[in-house]
Amino acid sequence: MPETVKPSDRIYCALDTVDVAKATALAEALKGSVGGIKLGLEFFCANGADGFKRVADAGLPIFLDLKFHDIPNTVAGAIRAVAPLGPKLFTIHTQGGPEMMRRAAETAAEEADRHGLDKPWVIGVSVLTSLDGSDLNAIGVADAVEAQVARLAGLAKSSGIDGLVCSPREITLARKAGGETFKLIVPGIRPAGSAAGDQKRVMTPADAVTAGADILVIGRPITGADDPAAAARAIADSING
Ligand SMILES: O=C(O)c1cc(=O)[nH]c(=O)n1[C@@H]1O[C@H](COP(=O)(O)O)[C@@H](O)[C@H]1O
Repeated sequence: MPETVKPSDRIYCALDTVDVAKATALAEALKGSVGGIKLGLEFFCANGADGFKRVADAGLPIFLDLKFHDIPNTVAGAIRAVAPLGPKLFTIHTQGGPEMMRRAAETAAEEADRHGLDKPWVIGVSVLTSLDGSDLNAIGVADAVEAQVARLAGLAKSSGIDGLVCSPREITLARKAGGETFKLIVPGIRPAGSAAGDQKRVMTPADAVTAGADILVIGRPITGADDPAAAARAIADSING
């Protein structure tokens, strides 16, 4: 992403709700104050493609975050199912392995072509921002978070996908593993003074952009504010400053 990107364009607001009317109203209210909207498992399990279309009608790019994690054939099928919706980017889990990531990249390109749409960015989730080193140890990963993210970033790049979801703390090493054009999508963002909640590896918006984040995924600090659009603008201003 070029350096001239407007700070607000880097902000994708996560609408983690089952309520279509609320999500649609937020998407309308946030137009001009954010670069896009993220719809995830909570929203999509409740509302499916119809809900996606209603939010997309607001006109903002959509990040469809369903974190596909299955065998290559099943992930390819899921991508064929969501491709006609035209998300700007969507997620798979890098832990699905290299063959699954290669199939995901190929399928996304083929389907975009077939539907006459721009090819979506296929983004691999690395180590969730709610996990720390002891959580990794509990699931049998002896390496530190940083080493595991670096390994998964390298694997994502060599498997031909477009970028990675990582915590702000791993931006520098993911950039090194993936290179300049690799998209870094970064949740775990907390403006100074906001509650971390369940996020364990967090950073401020300005520090994350300085470190090299392409897109900041921000949910509760915007959606929980009395005036979400004003909260988003304050975050964009803090990046500018
Ligand atoms: O893929 C994601 O977007 C994601 C990956 C990750 O490691 N951590 C993470 O928090 N997310 C998402 O980022 C959003 C963060 O929301 P807040 O914690 O409310 O800002 C949620 O929608 C999460 O699903």
